[in-house]
Amino acid sequence: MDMHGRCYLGVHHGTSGNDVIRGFWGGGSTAAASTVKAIHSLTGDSQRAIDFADCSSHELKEVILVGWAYPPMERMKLSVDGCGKGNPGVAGAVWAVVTGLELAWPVVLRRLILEMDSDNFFPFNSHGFAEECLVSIKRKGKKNPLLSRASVLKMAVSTDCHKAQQDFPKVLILKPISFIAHVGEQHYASNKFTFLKAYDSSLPLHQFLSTHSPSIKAILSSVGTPITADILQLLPEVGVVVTTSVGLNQVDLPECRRRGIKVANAGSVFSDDVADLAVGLLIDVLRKVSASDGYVRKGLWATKGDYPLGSKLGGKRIGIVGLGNIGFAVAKRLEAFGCGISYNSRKRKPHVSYPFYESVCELAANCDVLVICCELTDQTRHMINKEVLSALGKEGVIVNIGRGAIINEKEMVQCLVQGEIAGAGLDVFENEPDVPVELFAMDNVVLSPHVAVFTPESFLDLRDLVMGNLEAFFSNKPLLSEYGD
Ligand SMILES: O=CC(=O)O
Repeated sequence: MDMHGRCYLGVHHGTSGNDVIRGFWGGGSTAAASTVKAIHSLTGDSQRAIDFADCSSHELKEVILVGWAYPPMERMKLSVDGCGKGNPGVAGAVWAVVTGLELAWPVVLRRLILEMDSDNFFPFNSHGFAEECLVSIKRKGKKNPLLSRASVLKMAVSTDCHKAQQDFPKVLILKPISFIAHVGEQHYASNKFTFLKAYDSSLPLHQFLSTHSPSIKAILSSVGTPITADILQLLPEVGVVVTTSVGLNQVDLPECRRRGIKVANAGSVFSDDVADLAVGLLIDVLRKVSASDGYVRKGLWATKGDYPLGSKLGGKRIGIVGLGNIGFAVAKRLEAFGCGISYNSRKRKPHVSYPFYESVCELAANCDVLVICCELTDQTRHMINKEVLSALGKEGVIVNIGRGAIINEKEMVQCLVQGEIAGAGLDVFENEPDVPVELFAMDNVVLSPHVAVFTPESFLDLRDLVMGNLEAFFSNKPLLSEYGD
């Protein structure tokens, strides 16, 4: 394997048994064995079949076959995506696909891209692929009608593989998870479990869960999908809830604890993105970015003259409510802008030098800006109320990238309407996607649709974390981001 994770397999042209000269293969011993088996089946010569170097599968990115004779092509490049660590058989699967052999063990291929330089017919057939595997054949060179019809194939796995996949323990998904759609479902595959989508079934949820409960060992959930005691009660085999969110207010944590169910969240995957947006919202409110943008676009600059000036960020006293990963990331950024930081948290952080306030009201009274970064719990629900906002004062600004219900929204709207605080930057709301209409007309309020965590980059990290957590659970290893750690 070379430094780019490319793996080369060289074979002579010809279909007889003596032509395979040497191979390097990645994918662990199962894959290597499968490769040998595949070549043996083709060539009938196990002695001379292959001399392989076994590489660690997680580094394998590409397999390049040169000079393979059947199908007759000069050069074919296979890009293998999703050979996660401990995903044996992937390379073997690729091989088996190429040779048209069936596999007798469970294989999960996430994506296989075949790029062919040859004009020759590629006798693709429908066995040898994992069910979820998307295959795209990109052909370089001249057009070949026999290839074009197979540009994207969804293929069925060999009977044995399919059966083995059906026997995998299941990870339940109750509602579609938007970030999976963003990253692409083909990136979510494992040889340790399969996903079971309740929303694809026509059965009523209760019936669906009862039917599948013996095989459901894990739940994957997102922000808008409550994992309640009622649901958990129907699923006695569940040992883990993995969420794609940082916040866990949608999960009945006490019930999970009672049942010994582990919970993993999105850890710190999103911290930087959320912190960036918090700062963005604050700058927007203070400097009136969105408001003055609207002013310019409406042509009012020319007709009405200059827009009222905004206020300086540097020197502002920032109160962080909840100094976890996200709170820290916000504090670090705002320190760099020359702001003073103080905070409120469940407990004083022993190694933190920022001033600590035991009550949010006290914090608000000593700040120009409150940034809400804490979790939504029974204790924090409506913690930011009229009293806190009045303490923040007429020049005060509030930014919320935590959860809408941490603020008493009605009281906040009232304070904004009556000019009791100066402005707000809000990414989250109490009843999403409903937003109080009064806010729409306010130039001193900046709104975003609960997107602080979402960037394509953080989705990829999240994919790795989610799959890592599930793989860890099914391998009896510690979770990567267990809540409460
Ligand atoms: O709001 C999003 C999250 O908690 O991840």
